Amino acid sequence: MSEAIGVAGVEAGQGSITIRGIGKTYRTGKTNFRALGNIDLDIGANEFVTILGPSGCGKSTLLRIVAGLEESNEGVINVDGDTVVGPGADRGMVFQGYTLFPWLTVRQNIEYGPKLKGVSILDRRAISNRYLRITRLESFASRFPKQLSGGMKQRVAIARALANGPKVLLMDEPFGALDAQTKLEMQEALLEVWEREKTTVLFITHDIDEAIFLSQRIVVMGAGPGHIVREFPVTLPAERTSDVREHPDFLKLRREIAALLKHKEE
Ligand SMILES: Nc1ncnc2c1ncn2[C@@H]1O[C@H](COP(=O)(O)OP(=O)(O)OP(=O)(O)O)[C@@H](O)[C@H]1O
Repeated sequence: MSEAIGVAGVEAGQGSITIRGIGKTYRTGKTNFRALGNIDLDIGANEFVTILGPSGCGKSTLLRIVAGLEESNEGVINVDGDTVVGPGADRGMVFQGYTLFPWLTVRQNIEYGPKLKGVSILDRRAISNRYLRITRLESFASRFPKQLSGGMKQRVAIARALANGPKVLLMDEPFGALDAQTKLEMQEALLEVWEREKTTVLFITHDIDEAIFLSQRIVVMGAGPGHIVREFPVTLPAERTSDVREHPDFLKLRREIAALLKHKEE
């Protein structure tokens, strides 16, 4: 099997997202609340883009609309030219809360999606082996979620999302509940996975350092209604080890983004 093609068939060069004129108004009783207004964003195939912004500016709403879990009132989203009309196997989600099935082992959790799709036992085993290896969970395959640490559970959640062969990984503060050290380890693990799997990643976080360390591009949103304020390309070396956190460009970008967010929250 080619390294560029995953077990589930994701090819490099797939997973571009086009967001055009997206608006979302929530109706609660007799009042309307405009959460998002006229969002335009293009994300290239295999790109890693992070959204930062103050609490309540609509980051999760936008991600859920891309996932097809929520409908927009205006605009359209395409993934590789196909209009998003609901959830689909081309888009995998990883949330902050652990959404594993507690009654299934780690391996069974990873194989769950392929099993639903009717993938044979043999192929399912190949898929789970691959993602257990990539997420370094091989020795935990027979454990149940309650026997795992928070970081391990999130690794399983990532492995489970990847096992469906998504072109796009949508991640909503996936490491938000982890301790500082585990969070750093997970960030490095995610970059390794991203480099191997060639998926497009759209990631949400409140953590500026996490955004800079992971991304090729950072999109800052503001509220009232949710809109894009500014984009920052991250011009750090592609090989990111923890040393990159001391890089002058890293520190400069952190200062710029922090100043912008502070201004937005005032
Ligand atoms: N189902 C809903 N009904 C009504 N209002 C909602 C609903 N979901 C979200 N909102 C509102 O839409 C706005 C955007 O919410 P969203 O969760 O997308 O923000 P966020 O930027 O992800 O916030 P946080 O960083 O705190 O997670 C908020 O004001 C929120 O209260």
